[in-house]
Amino acid sequence: MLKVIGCNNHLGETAPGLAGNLTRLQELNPQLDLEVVAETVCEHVKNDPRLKNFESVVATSENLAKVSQEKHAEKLTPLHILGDHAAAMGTVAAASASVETLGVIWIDAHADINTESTTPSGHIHGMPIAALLGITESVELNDLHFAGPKFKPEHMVYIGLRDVDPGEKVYLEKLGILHYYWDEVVERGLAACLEEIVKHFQAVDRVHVSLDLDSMDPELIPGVSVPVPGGFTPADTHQILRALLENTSVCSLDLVEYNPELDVDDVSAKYVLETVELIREYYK
Ligand SMILES: NC(=[NH2+])NCCC[C@H](N)C(=O)O
Repeated sequence: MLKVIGCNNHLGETAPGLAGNLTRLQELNPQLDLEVVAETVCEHVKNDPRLKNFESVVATSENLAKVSQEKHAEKLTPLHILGDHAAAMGTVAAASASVETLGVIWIDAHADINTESTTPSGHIHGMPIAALLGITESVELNDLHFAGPKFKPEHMVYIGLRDVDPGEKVYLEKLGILHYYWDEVVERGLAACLEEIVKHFQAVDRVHVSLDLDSMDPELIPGVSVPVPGGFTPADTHQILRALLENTSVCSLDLVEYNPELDVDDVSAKYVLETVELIREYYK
């Protein structure tokens, strides 16, 4: 069975609209059955401009990891509706703690693998993969929820990349992470790329799927804080989800970065709600 967990976290990015995500989704669908993990707001004493709102982001991610791991223990599949992508540090850590060998797919315009030395913004939502792989300078980030890396670089795939920072490109190459830029997917065809990805995941037991709404074209899905021109259509991302749900063993999912303040006629909200139902069909 699927269990939907919601978090209104925004301090990994500081775009205020993100914090209204769950409120708007519940207004549009009062039947949406959510377990809410509210964002923790702490006093910020570290004040490192390379790791903005550090204490709050770590505390929120830790809380999410605990709640998410309880669901794994109850043999439920957690689907996390999150604000900014930093909170996936918690959800992926929980999945990692609950399975033998974890694979991760990051459906996103961004690689989110910046570290303190490469971040252009100091926003931790641009760093969760670096934290999960244990390559940041911060022990708290690398050892969030439990000590050590949460999965191996060779067990990860990116699809949809359109905006990767120079320092991130170096990490992708150095770590040998399989990645598909959006243009490449267009050129080769989504189905062919998905076939390769499914094969790639034969090496793992279970898969965590993290879907950032900014993987899609902002002209179609405008409710995102870091829009990048181009990108998937909503039908494309649904095709990706179906391929994974049908051909790999998905144990956990995230839908992230929906920002109601930037949405137009609730199209992005409706996408989130429809996607929850699409996923739910597979766990009846
Ligand atoms: N999950 C996201 N929307 N990430 C955007 C990251 C943008 C940029 N690469 C940064 O590090 O700040």
